[in-house]
This record gives sequence, C-alpha cells and structure tokens, in this order.
Amino acid sequence: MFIPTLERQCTSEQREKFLPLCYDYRIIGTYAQTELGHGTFLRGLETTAHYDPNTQEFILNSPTISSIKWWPGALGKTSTHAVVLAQLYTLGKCHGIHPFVVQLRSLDDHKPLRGITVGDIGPKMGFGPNDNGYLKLHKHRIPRTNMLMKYSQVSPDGTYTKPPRSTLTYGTMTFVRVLIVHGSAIALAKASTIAIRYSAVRRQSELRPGEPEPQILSYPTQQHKLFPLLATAYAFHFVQLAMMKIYTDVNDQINNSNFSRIQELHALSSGLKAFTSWVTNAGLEVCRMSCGGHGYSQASGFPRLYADFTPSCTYEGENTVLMLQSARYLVKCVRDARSGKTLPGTVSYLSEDVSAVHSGGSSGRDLSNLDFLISLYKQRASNQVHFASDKVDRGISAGMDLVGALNSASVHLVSAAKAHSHYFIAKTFVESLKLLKASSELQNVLHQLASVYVFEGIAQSSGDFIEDYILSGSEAKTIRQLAVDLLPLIRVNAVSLVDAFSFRDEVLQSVLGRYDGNVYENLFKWAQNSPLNKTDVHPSYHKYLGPLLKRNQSKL
Ligand SMILES: CC/C=C\C/C=C\C/C=C\C/C=C\C/C=C\C/C=C\CCCCC(=O)SCCNC(=O)CCNC(=O)[C@H](O)C(C)(C)COP(=O)(O)OP(=O)(O)OC[C@H]1O[C@@H](n2cnc3c(N)ncnc32)[C@H](O)[C@@H]1OP(=O)(O)O
Ligand SMILES: Cc1cc2nc3c(=O)[nH]c(=O)nc-3n(C[C@H](O)[C@H](O)[C@H](O)COP(=O)(O)OP(=O)(O)OC[C@H]3O[C@@H](n4cnc5c(N)ncnc54)[C@H](O)[C@@H]3O)c2cc1C
Repeated sequence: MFIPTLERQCTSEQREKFLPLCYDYRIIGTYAQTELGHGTFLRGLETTAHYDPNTQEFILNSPTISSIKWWPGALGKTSTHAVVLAQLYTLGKCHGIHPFVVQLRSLDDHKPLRGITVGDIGPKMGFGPNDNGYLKLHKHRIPRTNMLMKYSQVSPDGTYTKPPRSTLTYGTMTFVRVLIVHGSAIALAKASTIAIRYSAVRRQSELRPGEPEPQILSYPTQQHKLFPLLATAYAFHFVQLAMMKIYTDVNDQINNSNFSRIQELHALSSGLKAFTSWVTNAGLEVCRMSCGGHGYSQASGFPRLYADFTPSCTYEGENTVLMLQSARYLVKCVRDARSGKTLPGTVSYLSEDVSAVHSGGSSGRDLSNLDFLISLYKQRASNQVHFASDKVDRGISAGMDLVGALNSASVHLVSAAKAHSHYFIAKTFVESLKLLKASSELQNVLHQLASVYVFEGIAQSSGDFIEDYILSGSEAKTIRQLAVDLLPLIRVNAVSLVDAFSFRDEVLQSVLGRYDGNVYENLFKWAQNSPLNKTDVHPSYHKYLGPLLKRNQSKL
C-alpha cells in the first residue's frame, strides 16, 4: 500500500524523489492509517501534523494512547518509512486527514529515529511472518515536502490549498479493495483445488456390502458442498477482471481530473470486496470440513489459508461498513432516478421498472434459462434497494435526520448492498462466458458452472425471491433441484476444473491437494518432520510423565 499511495498521491517532484528508492528496495514502507482507537472512522483519527512555518516542517504527534498507530503491516520491525495519515493543522486550522511520508528507522543501523517508538503488536490469528506493528510519534519533525501534495498543498508560509475532492486521499484503499476481490478468487480457487483433489483420492464407507469404498467426491452431498464453491471461484475470477477494468477506467478519468464516477467506483469496490471476502471466508471452512480430520491438519494447508484470508473481511474496510457505504450510494441513486437523472452503468437498472409479475404456480417460465434468471437477480436487487431506500425516506418523514434514518435502516441497507453485489457478480459471470472464445466443449462445461452458481445463488437466498413474489415457492423448489441435477455432470470435469487453476504444489502448500494425489505416503512423511518426533521419548517424559507413572505404579 506504501508504493500505490506514493504513485497516486505524490507530485511529480515527490515521485522522482521517493519512488526510485522504493523500486530499488533502498527503502521499505508501510501504510500507517489505523490507530488503537480508530480503524473505520477515519475522520476520528487522532495523529496530528502541525505545520511550523518558521522551519517549514510538520511536527507529528500521537497525542493520546488511542492515537498510537496500530496494525500496519511490516511496521513493527521491517519498514524504514511509512505513509502516515494524520490530521493536518496549519495556521491554527485543522484541514482533516492527509498523507505524510515519515522515515521511521535509520538507513545505517535500522534503529528507530528520535521521536519514533515502533514495535510489533504481538501474535495474531494468522499472518505470523508479518510484523504488524505500532507507531508512537513524539514531536517528530519532517520536511514540508514530505506531505504528499498531488491533490492538496501547504505552501512555505503555511497557506493550505484544498483538494478537488477530499476523498481522493482514500484512493489507495479503493485500489486494495479491488485487489482483495482478486484475492478472494485466488483463495477460493486454492481451497476448491485442495478439497476436490482430496475428495477424488479419499475413499470412505461401504455403500453396499462387498462393494469397494467410493471416492467421497461421488457422494451428492460432497458435490453439493464443493461444486457451487468451485463455480463461485470461477465467478469471482471473471468479476475481478471486470472490477479491475472499471477501476482502471475510472482511475484514468481521475488522473484527468474527471471525478464523475468516483462514487460509483467506491460503491462497487466496497460491495464486491465485502461480498467476495465474506463468501470466500465461509467457503474456506466448508472446503476444510469436507476433508474430514485431515482437513484440520496443518498439512492440509487449510488452517493457514483460512487464518491468512479471514482478515480480508476486516481490513481495507470492515465488511459491514463497506456494505453500508455501497448502500448509501444506492439510496442516492434511487433518489436521482426518481428525480429523472440518468444513472451510471452499474446502477442503471435502479431506474428501470422491474416490478415483479407474480409467477403463481406453474408459470411456464424457463427456469433453467440463465438470462431469465439474471433478470430475477436484477428484480431482487432493485426491490431490496428500493425497499431500503423507502425505509430511509419513511425515517426522515418520521422526523429523523438523514444520518439517523440511514442508521435506523442499516440492516436493510446491508441486505440491499449484498443483493446489488450478487446481481453484479451473477450477471458478470454469465456475460463473461458469452464473450469467451472457447471450444463448444469448454463453453458447455463453463455453462454448467455458471448455471450451478446462478441456481444455487437463488436456492440459498430463496426467501428474498419468494417474499417479493419474484418466484413462487414451487419455482424456487424447481431451481433448487436444477442445481442438484447438475452436480453429477460437473463431477465429470471437477478435477480438471481445479487443475485448470494451475497452482504449483509449492504454492498450494497442501499435502491433501498434491497434484500427484499421493496423499497418505506424504502425510506420513510430513508427520515424521513434526518437532515432537525428534526423539522417540520426548524430554518432557523424564520431567513429568515418568515420575508420575512410577509414583503411581509403586502404589499398585
Ligand atoms: C500491489 C499488488 C499487486 C498485484 C496483486 C495481484 C493480485 C492480487 C491477488 C491477491 C492479493 C491478495 C489480497 C489483496 C491484496 C492486499 C491485501 C493485503 C493486505 C491489506 C492490508 C490492509 C491494510 C488496511 O487495512 S489499510 C486501512 C484500511 N482502512 C479502511 O479501509 C478504513 C475504512 N473506513 C472508511 O473508509 C470510512 O468509514 C469511510 C471513509 C468510508 C467513511 O468515512 P466517514 O465517516 O468520513 O463518512 P462518510 O460520510 O460515510 O463518507 C464521506 C464521503 O466520502 C465518500 N467516500 C468514502 N470513502 C471513499 C473512497 N474510498 N472513495 C471515494 N469516496 C469515498 C463517501 O461515499 C461519502 O461520500 P458522500 O458523497 O458524502 O456520500
Ligand atoms: C491483518 C490485518 C492487517 C491490517 N493492516 C493494516 C495496514 O497495513 N494499515 C492500516 O492502516 N490498517 C491495517 N489494518 C487495520 C484495519 O484496516 C482495521 O482493523 C479495519 O479498518 C477495521 O477497523 P477497526 O479495527 O477499527 O474495526 P471497527 O470499525 O471497530 O469494527 C468493529 C465492529 O464495529 C462495527 N462498526 C464500525 N463502524 C460502524 C458503523 N458506522 N456502522 C455499523 N457498524 C459499524 C463493524 O461493522 C464491526 O462489526 C489491518 C488489520 C488486520 C486485521
């Protein structure tokens, strides 16, 4: 995050000064924004940067215990520099959060500089090798030119020039949220690879006396656990491509001072980061548990994969907060649509009349047609967004202010943002396959994946579709069955579909997911390397177990 921030927030002179040092690994930096007391509420950050016109320096301080920077990756022991987000004060006025480059450690002996107290925050659930750290600043001075001044400036006499948009400071977070969508796709693809390969190797139970034990991948319940997740990994792959394209386009516009789509990008990246990381987080556990006891072994790769992925739901914007950010924009779009304004691409459906036609019993509608089903996802999203928006309006009519009305409707706002993200993902998956140049055989296999993703997505949220009369109960049941009927067809290509992710064994780090499927021999070999097996009799025997046993044996 250090380098992307410099690339996005530096003037050209600052780029020339800082970026070569980063690219050549002459300095190593981190992004120090979160504090002990604040991670989400950025306007509440307490670190201060007071401008001293006499020396043309900023004086940085951590004025309270809660203002100590806390969590930044590699801050504890590795980074020589940091981008520090601090409240800017100049000529007696506070101008809000701004980014400053701060050197933390000497480039000669790596010792912390004067006014800098840094250290590691201690063991975490995962990311063991990463020294997430703390930073306490005490009257630490930096040159005026260390404030990143692409968008806002402080002149030598202390005069402040404000940015065209205050939220341009938040650009790096948007970029990383887009990466996290990619990270979700990768993590779910890894977990699917491990679970499906192992399920092809593992044989268990005797269905009928005398018959060989079947591969557990042959059980419909195992397929129902894993194949929708496999399809989701493919869906997220195409979504991250689409998300990155939108990000790149909007970022190019921003670089040309066109800020018209910055809100749409913030809303979409926030919703997709939250949606994909939540779904992946839950999916990793389903994959682990589908591997039985061996899934719980470190040898499986799942414990580390989960422990390292799960903070994706928290960092770079806690998921609930980001869903609320997305929903806040959607509510604004409903208002704009109602006042006749044209809405941008990813939200234009909110101005369409997608009112559901009650399907009744036998609707005769083609429930296996993906384009038709995507229109139902659209209906669901539109209904949820309009419902939440109306709830906000009712709150205001009841005398609440906008903040109060948004807060009171927040549970429904999160549901609306989830439905919006889900519609975007399902639509993008189906549309991406139409554009894919692939053999008819491959198209057929990918269509099966898109179908099971779309069917299962409705099955798992059928309440939304039934409550709004988008589907009847019997139609929902039919779609649920369509998903189950696809499973044996996907079974045929399941191992090939995970092999297609092409994870090398060294990257997958899983004995269960080995490409050669030679699991048992390698599990036994892996166990031999356990530290506890260095000696046949563990030293602790002589200190504890031996004396205990001998003492009790003498009583026999
Ligand atoms: C470099 C790698 C290259 C290649 C990698 C290749 C492939 C990737 C594959 C795998 C990678 C794996 C993983 C992903 C990669 C990296 C992940 C690893 C590590 C990540 C470490 C995490 C680091 C951090 O956590 S940094 C700290 C993150 N902190 C946050 O996100 C804070 C969250 N909180 C907020 O953002 C705030 O709540 C808020 C700013 C959203 C709201 O603040 P506030 O209370 O002020 O109020 P509002 O009134 O709601 O908002 C004010 C208005 O501002 C608008 N807004 C807010 N944010 C933005 C934004 N970002 N952009 C645009 N606009 C924004 C908001 O909409 C309001 O506008 P309005 O018009 O007034 O409504
Ligand atoms: C592994 C890891 C790496 C990290 N790396 C970095 C880094 O490199 N740099 C950095 O600056 N930070 C980093 N962070 C910090 C991270 O960005 C914050 O933890 C994150 O932004 C969440 O903020 P918080 O911890 O204050 O959670 P909080 O906001 O306190 O969240 C706690 C709960 O409060 C709820 N909540 C908060 N606000 C609202 C609201 N307005 N409405 C409804 N509910 C709300 C949340 O939904 C959540 O359930 C990292 C964190 C982790 C775990």
